[in-house]
Parts: sequence; C-alpha cells; structure tokens
Amino acid sequence: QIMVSVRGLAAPSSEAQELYILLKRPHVQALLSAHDSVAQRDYGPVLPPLPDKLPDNEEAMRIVCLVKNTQPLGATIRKNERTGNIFIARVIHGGLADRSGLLHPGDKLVEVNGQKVQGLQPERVIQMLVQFQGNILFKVIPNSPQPANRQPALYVRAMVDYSPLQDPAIPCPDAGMAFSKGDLLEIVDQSDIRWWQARKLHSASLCCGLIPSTNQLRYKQRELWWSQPYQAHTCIRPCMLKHTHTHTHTHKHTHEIMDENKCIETGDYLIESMSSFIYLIILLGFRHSLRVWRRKSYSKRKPSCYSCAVSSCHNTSATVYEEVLHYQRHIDDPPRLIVLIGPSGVGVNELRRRLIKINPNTYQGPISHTTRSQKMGEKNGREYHFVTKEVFAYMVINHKFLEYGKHNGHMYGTSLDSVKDVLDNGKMCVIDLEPHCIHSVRTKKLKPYIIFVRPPSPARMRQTRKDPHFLANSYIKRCFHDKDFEEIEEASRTMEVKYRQYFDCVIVNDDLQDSCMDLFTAIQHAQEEPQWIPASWFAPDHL
Ligand SMILES: Nc1ncnc2c1ncn2[C@@H]1O[C@H](COP(=O)(O)OP(=O)(O)OP(=O)(O)O)[C@@H](O)[C@H]1O
Repeated sequence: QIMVSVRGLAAPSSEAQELYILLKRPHVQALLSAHDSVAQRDYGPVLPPLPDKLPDNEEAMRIVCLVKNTQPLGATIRKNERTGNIFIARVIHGGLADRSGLLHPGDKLVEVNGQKVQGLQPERVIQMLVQFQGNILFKVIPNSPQPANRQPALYVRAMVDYSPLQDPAIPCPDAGMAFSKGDLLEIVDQSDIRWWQARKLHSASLCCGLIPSTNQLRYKQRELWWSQPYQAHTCIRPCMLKHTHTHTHTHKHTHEIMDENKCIETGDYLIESMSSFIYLIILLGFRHSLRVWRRKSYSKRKPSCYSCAVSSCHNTSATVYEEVLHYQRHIDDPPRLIVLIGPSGVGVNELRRRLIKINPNTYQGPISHTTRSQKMGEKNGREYHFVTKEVFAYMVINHKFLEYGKHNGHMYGTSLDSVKDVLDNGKMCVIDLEPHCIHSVRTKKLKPYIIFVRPPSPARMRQTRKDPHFLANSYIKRCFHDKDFEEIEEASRTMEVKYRQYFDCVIVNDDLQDSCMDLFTAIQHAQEEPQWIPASWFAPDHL
C-alpha cells in the first residue's frame, strides 16, 4: 500500500524515494510476507462454547476460561466463613491470572467447570483445580470497581534473609518469595500492609512473590527467628510443608491451600495449579594498616566498639529493606570511596598495596594518625600524621575517625578528613576497613563501593601461600600454617553471614595476579557503570 502511494506521487520527496527503495528490497519483502502469514494464523487455544443457560443477572457474572499449563495461575482464594463464599484473595503480579486481566482480588468464585464452590473448603477447590485438565471455566462475580493505576515500583536491598517456607505467618507459602541479604528487589504492590508483592531484579521470572512488608518483618525480627548474626538459621516452627497436598493454616477466617505444583491462593489459599619503606617511591597513604591490632582484638573477642569510631556503633538492625536508586556517577562527581574488607591474612593489604604501586597517580590510601613517636626518615603527614595522645583523644570524642584502635600501646586511626584529602586531590581513595565500621563510611559524601575479599578453599590457600616469601604478615614473620587457613576461612564465612548485604562486589583472592586484575576491573565498574545505591544518598543535604 505504501509503495503504491509513493508511486502515485507526482514529485516524491527524497525520503519517500528512499522508503520506496528500502521496501522494494527482496529481504524486506520476504520479512513482510513472513509476518503476514504468521499474523493470519490463530495460535490461541480453542475455547469451549459459552454455556447455554446464562443466569438472569448475567451482567454481573464473568465467565473466564483459562488453559491449564505448567505456569502457576498466580492467584489465591479465601473463604468467608460466615457466608461460605469463596473469593479471589490476591492476584500475583506477572502470573497467568494477572496477565489475563480477567481475575481480580475480591471477585467471588461461583463455579469451576460447572461445579458450584460456595460452602466448599478452599482446600477442596484447590483439589478440584489440580484434578481438572485442559480448559478450566471459572464463573466469577466481579468485584468492582477495580483500581485503575498500579503504584510505582519501589526498589530495595534486602538487609535480612527470608524463607516463606519457614514463616508460619505467611498467608500462602507457595506464593512466597525467598530472598537473601543483599538481594535487590522490585516491590510492585504494597496495597496489603502486611504482605507485599515483589520480584528479584535481574531474575528471569516475571512473576512476583509475596514478601513480608517492613512492618511485618520488623515484627518477625522481634520474634528472633531468623537472621541471627553468627548463628545458624533457626525457626520456631518445624518445616512441615513438604509435599502437603493440602495444608490448612487458619489465620483470621482465612485458609490456605497449596499443592506442590499449583498456586491459586484462596482467601489466603494459594490456588496455583496452572502451573612500604623498602620502596624508593613512598606509596602515599599506605601503611601496613591497622589490621594487626584488629587481629589481636579478634582473638581477645573485644567488643566491636573498641576498634571503631563512636559514630559507627549505632544500631541498624531495624532496617529490613533499604530503598535504593540507580546511580550513574557524573564525570564531575568525586570518585566513590573504594573499601576493601576481608578476614585478616586473606590478602587485603597485598591487593591494596599492589593497586597503589601500579598506579600511584590514580589510587591512594589515606594517611593514618598515630600517637607513636616519629622514627628516623619518617615525615609527618607522609607515613602518618603524628599526634599527641591528647589530640588523638580529642579526635575520637569528636567522631573524626572512621575507625581507630590500639597496637603496641600506641593509638592508630583513619580519619574522615584524610579520606577527603585524597578525594579532593581527584584520586581514588582505597581503604581497608573492619566490617563493623562499615556504617561510618556509608554516607552520601563518600558513596563507598565495598569489595569483600574472600579466601579460596584451604587447599588452594595452601598451594598459593606456600612460597616462603609470603609471610603471614610483616609483623609476624612466619609462614602460614594449616590452622591459619582454617581460621581465615572461618572468619570469612562469619563476615559474609553478617555483612554480605553491604558488599557491592566479592573477589576471591586465589591467584594474586588474577585477583589484582579483578580488583582493578571492579573499581572501574564502580566508578563508571550505573549502580544501585541507597536512596538516602540522594537526599538533600539539609535532611
Ligand atoms: N593471592 C595471594 N597469593 C599468595 N600470597 C598472597 C596472596 N594474597 C596475599 N598473599 C600474601 O599473604 C600474606 C598476607 O597478606 P596481607 O598482609 O595482605 O593480608 P591481610 O588480609 O592484609 O591481613 P593482615 O592485615 O593480617 O596482614 C602476605 O605475605 C601476602 O603477600
């Protein structure tokens, strides 16, 4: 048609002529012809005819025919115990029912394949749905009016672990979505104050799952039945949901039904079923870190506040979901602070030292403060800021340190100002930090990118760390022992369990050269690629 129109033009424009030439090409013609033949075919399932006898109040009745397949229906049902009526309780976003646009929360279910459901137990309805094959005809009385607009999605990072199968409060465990600390979630429905609908970002599944709302999770946290730091996951209720064909859990006049393979929720029943000095060049800001006294403090199991700035010791356990936004660093923005975290001995300092040594014009560490006396050849402000005990104590009281601690009777600390000095010089500041001090750097100004350095298996540690030049650290001049590797692995596991929600990236320090490359790539990624960061880092300064 277009070609005919163009041909009929007395003086076609150059654009019209170009369009004509494009459309005339054989491969475009073939593509259009293929499209037409596909478009003419009807690929939809053959639906049964409508029932002959429609009720008088047919206006109010909707007949919905869904074809059972391997996908879950994505709806739940609930029974009104007083009237015996069965209602659609919840429609899961992205599920079959949602995409059909024909079933909505509050719709009254009248019949399923000609069988009346009023008065039946939701479990029975679910059983019927499981048994039926092929087309399933629902008669529903629609609930009106339907809300027109959906809420805008909210993006959050999970700060706790959650397993619906271990949650006795969830209205329908089969419709629940498990998540772990650090997972990025897109919350698409918050209409229920207790149970939200969400999907995991970067997940292949379009279908949402039920997750507890912030209030519900906080309430659960008070029960202390999941997410216990340093403890194995415990649950106050034994997991009893395995292959229950029907399962009843009474929750305010509602019931749930589930089947291994199916998911329709009913009145909160899920009807599913469809399916250093050595160097001539001084590496500015590099010292053998504060990690030695940290190791001591580990072994003595000092309270964490001993080795961190006062400001970092606030309690953040109340945050169960942290709102995040997509952030692309502008070229004029200061570089994000790069924070390395890892168990003592894993190689955090080695990686940091190599990175700074390879490119001292780009990367730098902050200059630490110390109360120890200046040695021959040292310069104030180069190796350390040498300060008196009184000045150090004043800085501690005024929250000047991101972290601080004691080693061999002297105080050492990394100040916020020394980090800012590096950033203000236009360099990328790379620091290592104890995980319990993470909160001291999680600020709008620093926008830290946190890299966890994980050890490889003890066997690989044994292989890669056997070179006698690789000493446990420069203060303890000895080779690694097997026990060291076990301790490093154990400390790593403990850190991950407690803090992995804060890690933007994990590097396994196996082969040293590969790890340096991974670190370099991760830092580039942090500075140049869009990232999900806490929404609070976008808040205006006065807030
Ligand atoms: N991938 C690796 N392969 C071999 N040796 C390594 C590797 N990474 C680090 N090392 C060596 O392991 C030892 C410990 O590394 P490093 O001092 O960086 O550990 P750390 O994590 O900073 O802990 P600490 O603060 O207790 O020293 C060093 O001798 C270092 O050269």
